[in-house]
Amino acid sequence: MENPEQPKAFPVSWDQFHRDARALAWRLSGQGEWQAIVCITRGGLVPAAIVARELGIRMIETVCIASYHDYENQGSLQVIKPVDPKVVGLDGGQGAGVLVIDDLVDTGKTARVVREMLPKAHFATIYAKPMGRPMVDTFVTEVSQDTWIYFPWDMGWQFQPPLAKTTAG
Ligand SMILES: O=P(O)(O)OC[C@H]1O[C@H](OP(=O)(O)OP(=O)(O)O)[C@H](O)[C@@H]1O
Ligand SMILES: Nc1nc2[nH]cnc2c(=O)[nH]1
Ligand SMILES: [Mg+2]
Repeated sequence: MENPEQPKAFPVSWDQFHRDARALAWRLSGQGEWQAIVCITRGGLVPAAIVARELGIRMIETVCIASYHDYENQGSLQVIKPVDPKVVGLDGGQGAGVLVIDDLVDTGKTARVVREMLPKAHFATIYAKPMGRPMVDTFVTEVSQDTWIYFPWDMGWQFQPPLAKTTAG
């Protein structure tokens, strides 16, 4: 599907995603003593599993949010499940003991809504686009705003015709 506002494609393989998620864990290690991870579903589930394994965090909570109902077009943001108040209250409250994980930040709208729920939490994503970048504390790779990131769980194997066939007149 072509979207004129997102002309650049950034496909990510499982190997690359795992490496990038481990790189995020490296950047986070030593930055805090978090008691829980809150992952923003669904995209935050996979990186949260990898970061939790690396940092030895076993308390995993979700905040369930949907905003891109129609593939690349953002619609109204729906909070399907808020954060458990017990997790918000860890370490003195307001999310102080919490590490929030998502796959990416794009416009920053999703992260802004979660920041309102957990103002003292540390926000981390694997990828960041310039508009959303100020909303995250730690990320690994920045891509341009007009790039669409394709995650491995959204893709499948497909035959690629040889270049000679596609360029032949
Ligand atoms: O910075 P924003 O412009 O708000 O966009 C970023 C959010 O969009 C995607 O989630 P999506 O709503 O598509 O749901 P999903 O995680 O279930 O795929 C992505 O996983 C982020 O959570
Ligand atoms: N898969 C995917 N989901 C998004 N949600 C907001 N931006 C993106 C993106 O670049 N890729
Ligand atoms: Mg998401």
